[in-house]
Amino acid sequence: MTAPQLVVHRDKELMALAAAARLITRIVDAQSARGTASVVLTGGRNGNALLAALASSPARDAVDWSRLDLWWGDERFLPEGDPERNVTQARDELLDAVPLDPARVHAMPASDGVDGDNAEAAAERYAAELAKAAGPGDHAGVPSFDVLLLGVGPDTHVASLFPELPGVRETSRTVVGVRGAPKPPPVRVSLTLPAIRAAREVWLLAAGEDKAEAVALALSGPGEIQAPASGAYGQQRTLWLLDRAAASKIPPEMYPPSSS
Ligand SMILES: O=C1O[C@H](COP(=O)(O)O)[C@@H](O)[C@H](O)[C@H]1O
Repeated sequence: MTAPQLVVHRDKELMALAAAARLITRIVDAQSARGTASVVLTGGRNGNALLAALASSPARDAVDWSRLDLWWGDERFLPEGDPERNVTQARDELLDAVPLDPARVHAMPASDGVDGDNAEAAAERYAAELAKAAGPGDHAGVPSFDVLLLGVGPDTHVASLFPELPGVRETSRTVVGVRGAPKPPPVRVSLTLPAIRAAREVWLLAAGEDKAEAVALALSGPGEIQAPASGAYGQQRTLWLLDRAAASKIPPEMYPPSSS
């Protein structure tokens, strides 16, 4: 477990730009060291803002997009191409504009795919794909992702792990089907905390006043069942990327000494 490290930016626009710059550097470093890089994307407002900032950055050309594996932390279990699917939004914001290798874009299954509307079977299928990509040195049956991005919901959910629902209690499977999610749509597919914790770096994104309570709660350590975000950490680093509004309710002793 790595302790949370907090970075607070002036506002959500600056936060997205700085996070995009940070992600480009991290991908370039990983590709220099190992030839490839792997990133787990998140849906939601902050995840999409980061992708949009990345798309408009001239530094995006420093990334070798053909040697980047993309995975998803969760998906809204809807038909292929549905505008509410996280992958559809990611394609609109960035993926369609960069030369990715389609074989390395590991979207989660859609509800009109081979498993039909069986979210549990879709979760198993994605878990098998992750297991196949995992190397001998990887833990938990998933690759050691270089960066795993998570948006933090106003109720402290991350990926599609919601407070008190069964998904957040999962200790062995890497991917689960989620039913009864309080945020629409109710049926989803999500990585579990054990899969999230296999990542080298976990970056949690939260911006805006509506996230302030959630951020303060998750960082005050109530436990992952009540606050799933508090159970998300990386092997080497756990980074909370915030704007001032989202950081406004964290305990003063946790506030970083400087912010931009
Ligand atoms: O539904 C979802 O919501 C969360 C948080 O989204 P936000 O708009 O409140 O930032 C997101 O992280 C997740 O991927 C998505 O499926």
